[in-house]
Amino acid sequence: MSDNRRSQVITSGVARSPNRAMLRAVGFGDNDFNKPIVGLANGYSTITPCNMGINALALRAEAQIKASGAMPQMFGTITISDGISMGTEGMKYSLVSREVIADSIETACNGQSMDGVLAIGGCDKNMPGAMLAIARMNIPAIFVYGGTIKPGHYNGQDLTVVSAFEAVGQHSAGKMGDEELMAIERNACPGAGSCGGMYTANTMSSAFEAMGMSLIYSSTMAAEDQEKADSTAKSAEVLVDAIRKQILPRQILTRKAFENAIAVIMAVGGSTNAVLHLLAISNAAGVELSLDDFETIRAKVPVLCDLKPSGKYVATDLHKAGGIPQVMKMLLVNGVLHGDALTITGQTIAEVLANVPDAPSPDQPVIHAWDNPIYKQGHLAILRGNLATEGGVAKITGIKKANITGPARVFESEEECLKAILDKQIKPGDVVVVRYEGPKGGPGMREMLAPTSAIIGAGLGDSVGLITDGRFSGGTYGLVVGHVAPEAFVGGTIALVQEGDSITIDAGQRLLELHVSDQELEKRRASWQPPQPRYTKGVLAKYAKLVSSSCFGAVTDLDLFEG
Ligand SMILES: CC(C)(O)[C@@H](O)C(=O)O
Ligand code: FES
Ligand SMILES: [Mg+2]
Repeated sequence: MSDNRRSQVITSGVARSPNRAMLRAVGFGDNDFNKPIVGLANGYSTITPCNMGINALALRAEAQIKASGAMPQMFGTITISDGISMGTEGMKYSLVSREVIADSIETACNGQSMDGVLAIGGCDKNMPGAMLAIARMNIPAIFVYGGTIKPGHYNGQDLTVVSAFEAVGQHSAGKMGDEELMAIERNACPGAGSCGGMYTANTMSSAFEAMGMSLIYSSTMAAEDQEKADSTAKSAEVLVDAIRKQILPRQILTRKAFENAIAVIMAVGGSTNAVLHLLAISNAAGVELSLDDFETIRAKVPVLCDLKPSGKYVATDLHKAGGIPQVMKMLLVNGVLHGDALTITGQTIAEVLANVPDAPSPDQPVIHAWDNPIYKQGHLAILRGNLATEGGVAKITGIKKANITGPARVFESEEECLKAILDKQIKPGDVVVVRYEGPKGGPGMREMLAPTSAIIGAGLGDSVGLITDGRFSGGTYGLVVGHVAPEAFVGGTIALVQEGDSITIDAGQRLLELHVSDQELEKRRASWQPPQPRYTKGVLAKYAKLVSSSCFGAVTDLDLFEG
C-alpha cells in the first residue's frame, strides 16, 4: 500500500487534474503526487509568549518533512492565551477554543485528505485541542510542544506569570508596594514559551509525552533552546516514518496510555485541567475513562516533583533534573506505569526508557526519590457529595489541612468574588462559592486564578475554601474544588446554596457536602428558575448549547445523535 493512501483521492487520476493544477501552484512537481501529504498545524500567534516562537519551529518541521520525502502543508490554528484573557469576559472563550482548535485541525486535514499531521502548540488549549482532532481522525500524528518559558528573576526569586497574579493579591492585602508589583510585572515573563511552572500547558505536554504522542524529553525543553528546534525536526522525521508504517493514534491512545498520563500528572503535581482534557480526549479516542480512574491511580502514585505552583521549581529545572522520562522510569520500576504501551516511534514505553536510570540523581532537588515523596498520594482528588453528585476535582497541595467546614459565601460570578476578596470581605473559615461559571452557565468554565491567587496573596490559603462549577488555572492551589457538577446553570445543588449555609470540603474523605436537609433542598429546588443563557448567538452560544457535563470533559460531541 502506498504512503499517500488518503491524499491520492485528491492527486491521482484524470479527474483530479484540476486539483493537481492547484497543487502545482503551491510547489508540487511531477514526482510529488505519490508522496504523503502531511498537515502542519501551526499554532503561531504573536499575542502571547506561549506561541510566539512556534513559527520558527513550524518552518523547521516543514523543511524536515520535505527532506524525509513527504509534502508538508502548513495551516494556522488559533490560540486563546489564558494569561491574556484571565479575569475577563474573554476568558469564556478559552475552553471553547479547545473545541475550535480541534474542529479546525479536523476540518483542514479531513477536508483535504491529508495523510498525517504534525501539530505544534504552546498555550493550554493548543495541546488538548490538537489531541482531540488527532484522536478523532486517527491518521498518523505527532504533537510538538512549543516549549516552556524560562523563569524570570527578581530579588533572588524565580518568577513565572503566576508570581504576578499572586503579587496582585499581596498588593491588595497591603503586603506589597507599587514598586515591587511593577518589578515583578516587568520580570515575570522574560521571553518566548508557555507559562513556566507545572501549570496547564506544561502538564498537558508532559501527559502527551507519557502517552507516547510526543518524543521523550520534548515536553520540558525551553522554547528558546536549540534542542527544541532539533527535537521538532526529529519529530517530523518520526512522523513521516509513522505514516510509512501506518502507526495510528488509536493504537497509541489506549486505556494504558491514559493511565500512564494520569500517573505522570500525579507525580509531577499537574493541573486540574488535565482531568477535563483527558476525559475529553478519551471520548474522542473511544476509550473508557471516568473520574473514578483518577482516584484509583492517585491512590498508587505519590507526588514526586517539587514544582510550582505550590512547590519551588519550574519546568526548565525539571528538564535539567531528568525530565518526564526520569519520572516515568521511576513509575515504571515501581509498577505504576504500563511499559508495554506503544509510542509514535513504534517502540514501547519500556524500550524508550531503557537507558534512563531507575532513580533520580541525588544531586538535584526537583525530583524526589520514590521513598521520599512530597505527598504520599496524588494531589488531584475526586470529591463527591450532595453538592457534587457528578463529582468535583480538588487540588490538595500547598496547604496544611485538607478539610474545612464553614459558612458559604456565595458569588454569582468570578468578578463579584474577586471584588469581595480584595475588599477584605472574606474571613478565615469561609467557604467561597463561585457559581454560574460552569460549561453551560459561564459558558466555558473560566479559570478562577485571580480569586485563588488573591486568597493566597491575602494569606488565607490555609483557612478559606473555594468551590466552583468553573475551572482553575494550573497556577491555582489551596483548598479548592473545581468542575463541581452538575453545574448551577442546569440546576445542580450548587445553585441552591444560600449565604451562610454550612459546607464541608474534606479531601481525605473525598467529600463535598452542603449541610442542608433534603427537605429544605427540595423546597429550594422547586422555586429555582433556570437563568437566561448569557449568549444566544455565536460560538459561545453554540458551545453552551452542545456542551456536556464537566464529568465527561465538557466536550461538544458527546452524544449528539443519541436518544
Ligand atoms: C495562565 C496559566 C498559568 O497558563 C493558566 O491558564 C493555566 O491553566 O495554567
Ligand atoms: S497563558 Fe499560555 S501557557 Fe499560560
Ligand atoms: Mg489555563
